[in-house]
Amino acid sequence: MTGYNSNGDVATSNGNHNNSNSNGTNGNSNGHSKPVEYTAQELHTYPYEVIQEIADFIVKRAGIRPKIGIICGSGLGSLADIIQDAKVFEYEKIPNFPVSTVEGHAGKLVVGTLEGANVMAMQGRFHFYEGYPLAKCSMPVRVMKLCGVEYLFATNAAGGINPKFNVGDIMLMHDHVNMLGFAGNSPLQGPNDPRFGPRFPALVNSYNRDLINKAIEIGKTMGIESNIHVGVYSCLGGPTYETIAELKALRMMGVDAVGMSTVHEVITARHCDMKVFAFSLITNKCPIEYSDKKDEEANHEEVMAVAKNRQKACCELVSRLICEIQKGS
Ligand SMILES: O=P(O)(O)O[C@@H]1C[C@H](O)[C@@H](CO)O1
Ligand code: HPA
Repeated sequence: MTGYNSNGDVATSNGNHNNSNSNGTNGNSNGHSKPVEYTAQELHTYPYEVIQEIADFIVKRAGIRPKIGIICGSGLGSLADIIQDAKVFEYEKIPNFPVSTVEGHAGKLVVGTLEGANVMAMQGRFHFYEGYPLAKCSMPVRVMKLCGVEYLFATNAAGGINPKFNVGDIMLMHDHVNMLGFAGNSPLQGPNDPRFGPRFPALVNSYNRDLINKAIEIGKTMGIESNIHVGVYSCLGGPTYETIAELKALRMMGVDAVGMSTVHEVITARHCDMKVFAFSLITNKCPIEYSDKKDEEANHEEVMAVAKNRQKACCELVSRLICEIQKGS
C-alpha cells in the first residue's frame, strides 16, 4: 500500500521508501522487474493529495477562496501588507510547506481581500539557490490553484540589462528565457499528474496580454509611463550575480532583465491554466562592459533598499489592476 507521510513523501506500508534490491533493479524471484518506488522527495515533487491537504488547511482557516494569488519579490513584501481582513499563516505552521531562508522574504502567507477581490499573497518565495528543487520552489502555485486562484501575480526584483532601463523602473514581463530549462531543469520534471495539466504544456502567450495592456494604461494614469517597460526576463540559478560575459550573452539573447526566480512559478501556473501577470522591479543596472567600478556590483542590500523605495508604486499598480479585474467579473 502507498501513502504519504507528514513530509509529503510517498511511503510504502512497511515504511521502506526504497524497495530496490541489491542490483537496484527491484527484481523479484522470477526475474521480472517492477518499477522502483521513489519517495516524493526523491522525485522532487508533491503528490496532488498533499497539495490538496495544504489548500484545504488554508481555505478552512481563511474562510474564503482566493481568486488572485500574489508572489512578493525581494523587498516587495508590502504588497501583502495592503490586504484587508488578513489572515496570516506563517510558513512553518502550514503542514508540508517549505520555509523562507532569504532576507526580504518574511515567510508568511496572507489571505484576505484587496479591492473587493479575495486574494492570497506569499510574503516570501522559494528560490533554487536555497537548495530547493524547482518543483518545491513553485509548489505554492499549485496550492494557490487548489485554493481557487485563477490569476497569478508574480513580482520580482531584477537587474536591468536593457540599457534603457533605470533603477526603480518596472518591467512588465511579456516573455521569459528559461536558462534553468536550457540546463535540463524544470518544475514539471517527473511524472505528470493530469489533474494539474498536460505533460507538454505550450508556453507561448504565457503572460496575459490583456493584463499587460491594462497595466500600461494604469501606469499612464499614475504618471509613471516613462518608468514602465515591457520586456523579457530571464532567471538564472543564483545565488551569484552574473558575470559580464553572462550579461553580454543574455543581452544578445534578447533578455531585458535578469533575476533568480519567477520563471518556474509561471511555468507551474500556466501548466494548471492560471492567467499570469508578472513584473520586475529594476533594482540595479547590470554592467555589460568591464570596469573596476565597485558601485556597479549588484548587492542584496541595494536590491532591498530600491524595492522599499518603490513599494508604493508597486502596491498601487497591483491594487489598480486587481480593481480592473474586479470590474470585468
Ligand atoms: O525573489 P526575487 O526574485 O525578487 O529576489 C531577487 C533574486 C534574489 O533572490 C535576490 C538577489 O538580490 O533578489
Ligand atoms: N541579477 C540577478 N538577480 C537579481 C539582480 C541581478 O542583477 N538584481 C536583483 N535580483
